[in-house]
Amino acid sequence: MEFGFLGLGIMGKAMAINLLRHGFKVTIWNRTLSKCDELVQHGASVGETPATVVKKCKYTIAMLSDPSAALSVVFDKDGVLEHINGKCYIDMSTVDADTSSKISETIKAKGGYFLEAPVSGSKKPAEDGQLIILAAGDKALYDEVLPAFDVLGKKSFFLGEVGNGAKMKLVVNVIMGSMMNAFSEGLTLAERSGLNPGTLLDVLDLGAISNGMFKLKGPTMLQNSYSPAFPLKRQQKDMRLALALGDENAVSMPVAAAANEAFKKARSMGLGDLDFSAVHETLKAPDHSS
Ligand SMILES: NC(=O)C1=CN([C@@H]2O[C@H](COP(=O)(O)OP(=O)(O)OC[C@H]3O[C@@H](n4cnc5c(N)ncnc54)[C@H](OP(=O)(O)O)[C@@H]3O)[C@@H](O)[C@H]2O)C=CC1
Ligand SMILES: O=CC(=O)O
Repeated sequence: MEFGFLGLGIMGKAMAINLLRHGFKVTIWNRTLSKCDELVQHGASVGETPATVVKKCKYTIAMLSDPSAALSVVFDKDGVLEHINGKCYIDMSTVDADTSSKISETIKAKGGYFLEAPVSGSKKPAEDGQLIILAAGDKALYDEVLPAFDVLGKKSFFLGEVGNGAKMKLVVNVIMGSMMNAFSEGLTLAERSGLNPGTLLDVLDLGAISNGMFKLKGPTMLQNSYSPAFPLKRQQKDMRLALALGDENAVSMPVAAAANEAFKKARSMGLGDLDFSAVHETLKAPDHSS
């Protein structure tokens, strides 16, 4: 099977390499062309534009930063739409349901096929083929691309109509962003009140609120080390989109709103390109208490 792949950031690069390792032919495109070089060494071909990739491949996957990037790659000059007639497009970026629906409707109107398939799981699960895939849209297309999803992920869900994948992903990430802030406050409180925060990690890990994120991020947060797996600016984008979903559905989300403010503060401190766990740094502002 041959796939096009648009977007070689942290996630896209790992996912495209996985496809190549498992024998898929992959034709890549990235806005910053130099990021294609490493994948060429793994056997990828390079397309000059999104349009040329779609023209060449029956199936094209996109893994792009945000709604504006997802729309630009489809609708702009030399974009996906130019050769979409009879072709299949799978957008795995995290976007809102409106963005995904707009892309879906336009692609279908031009004779193409569309599946949204955002993923849960970060850089390491992407490298290890252990993502959780949240697909929705064209069920026949979903069934056709399952061999690729089986390489990229440990489990795929088909969630029905376009928009449901985007919504599920945002719900998961708004919980994750809120949890990260609660965790960060707890680590800081432990430290400032004279406890060993490393011991707190051990205590948490043995109890009912033990989870993979605390386990993975706790030790690096205690070392003030925030090498980006999931960039903070992307987590804040997901909080923003999830809060908008809350607005639409009249769901009061005070915890998520407060967490979003903390991520915004972190961005204003210049931490947007670091891992989302760098929100921890917002609690380290000078202490003026007496
Ligand atoms: N990192 C993670 O842990 C996870 C991320 N996600 C989601 O996956 C998506 C990708 O995330 P990630 O790989 O971390 O992000 P990165 O910032 O590493 O990569 C973003 C990609 O989008 C491209 N891009 C940005 N703007 C445009 C544009 N206007 N036109 C064309 N291409 C553009 C970038 O190109 P260029 O190289 O030129 O900048 C790059 O290829 C996001 O939606 C994110 O929320 C989902 C699960 C986990
Ligand atoms: O979107 C991020 C993730 O870890 O999932």
